[in-house]
Amino acid sequence: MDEQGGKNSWNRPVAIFLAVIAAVIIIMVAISVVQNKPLHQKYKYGIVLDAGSSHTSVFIYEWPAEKENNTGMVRQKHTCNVKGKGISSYSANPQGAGASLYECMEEAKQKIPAHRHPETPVYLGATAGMRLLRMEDEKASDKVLASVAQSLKSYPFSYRGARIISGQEEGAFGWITVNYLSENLRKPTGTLGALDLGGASTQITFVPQQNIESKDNSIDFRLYGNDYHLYTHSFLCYGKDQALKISMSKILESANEASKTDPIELRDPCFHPGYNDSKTVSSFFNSPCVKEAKPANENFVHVGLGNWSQCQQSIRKIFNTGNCLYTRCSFNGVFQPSVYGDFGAFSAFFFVMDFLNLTSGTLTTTKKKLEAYCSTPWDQIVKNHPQVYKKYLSEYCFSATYILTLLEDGYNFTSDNWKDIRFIKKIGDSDAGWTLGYMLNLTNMIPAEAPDTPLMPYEGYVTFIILFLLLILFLLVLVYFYFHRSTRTAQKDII
Ligand SMILES: Nc1ncnc2c1ncn2[C@@H]1O[C@H](COP(=O)(O)OP(=O)(O)O)[C@@H](O)[C@H]1O
Ligand SMILES: [Ca+2]
Repeated sequence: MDEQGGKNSWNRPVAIFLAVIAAVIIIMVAISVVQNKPLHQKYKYGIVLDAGSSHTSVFIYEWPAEKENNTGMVRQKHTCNVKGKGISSYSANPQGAGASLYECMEEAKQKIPAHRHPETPVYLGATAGMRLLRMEDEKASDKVLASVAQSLKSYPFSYRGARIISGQEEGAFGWITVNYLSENLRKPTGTLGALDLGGASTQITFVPQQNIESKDNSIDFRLYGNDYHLYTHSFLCYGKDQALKISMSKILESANEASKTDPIELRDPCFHPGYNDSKTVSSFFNSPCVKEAKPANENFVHVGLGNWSQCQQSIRKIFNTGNCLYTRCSFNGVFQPSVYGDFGAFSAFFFVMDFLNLTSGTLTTTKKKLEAYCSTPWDQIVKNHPQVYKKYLSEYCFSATYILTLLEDGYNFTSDNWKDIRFIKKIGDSDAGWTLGYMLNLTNMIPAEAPDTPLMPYEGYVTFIILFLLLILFLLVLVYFYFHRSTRTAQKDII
């Protein structure tokens, strides 16, 4: 009896004690696991309106509420294209600019949960179309901006301003967008240059290997603890719509001098053979980018010739490659270091090259294909693409020739580094463009210094806790057997 009693008096309290410790640990761990579980993912939202020269797009971004400062966390939730032309086309009717945003802003109200509306920032940035309007008529551009501002303030979001962004901002924020989305910013690996082609301006931005000789072209950022020294330039009037106007006005001027016919015939190598359309002179001489004297005749006939090499010759005339006061220039006396690294070419660079299936291939094969496309008769082109908007369709030969000339003769890309240009529309779910970078900057979502090591994700945390629990149980079992054995040994010794 004594022996039994001796064994029990050792084992039972130890077992009860260990059981209580195990129970307490399990309860504590269970509470901690439940408490740390993200209840249900909370999102925050931001809205940016890209008021471009040809049209306005509304971008809605979303990101997990607790992870604002991590790279790659913000994604595009929705886009809406505002009906009609860009806001600069409302110069004679400024109220129309604000009213045009109605449908897309109503859509934004539906897409973003109502309880988030008051804290959702909304920004409008206007680009080259408004820069040109401001040059021509500052009062009119102020009225258009006031009209869109008034419209945006009438929505339940947090209005943060409507302004014309500078060419440098447009270039730099495009660069931030593509590098944020490619998750290049927190790694020591290289960055992606950004090439943006709009209707009224075009931007080139990259980290050069050479010194930046003009301070207007240099922008510095400190992002996630890394310093970036960027080269950027925006060419106003070198978007594809303004470039077409300049090119046509030059041909028209010489046609006008030579021709005795009325209306004048504008024989254009950049349009397809068989293309023949009556146009008005005012529709081309209506921009501060066009410097040629306006012909007296109001009407002209636009006749296509479909000759790619002549087209390139006529486009070259709009790039002035003399007069460089630096060690190297792109064109019009603008400093540019040699292009370096990979580039993402987006917006109209993508639309045009994608339409023509020219997004891959060498520079030589690209030129060959384009030559064949430009010489295809217009009726054949229309037959092949019955769905495509005729204005775009008629201009693809010009636009692609312009793109090749800008990249090769303007920016000095060569057949060797042509492959470094990637024509892209999106990275992941989000469009490449300046809007995301603009919002990340204004909401301070890219910190200058790298955030502390991110918290362990919930799944990792649960695994860690389970392993910890197993270890504790294993130790308890060991302790139990240790006492069990020592009690038995003690009993044997007594016997
Ligand atoms: N599907 C398409 N095919 C060809 N061009 C397009 C297409 N969609 C948009 N574009 C062109 O892309 C350009 C966009 O420029 P935009 O952003 O409005 O001007 P900017 O950036 O100069 O202010 C315009 O020239 C427009 O015509
Ligand atoms: Ca644009």
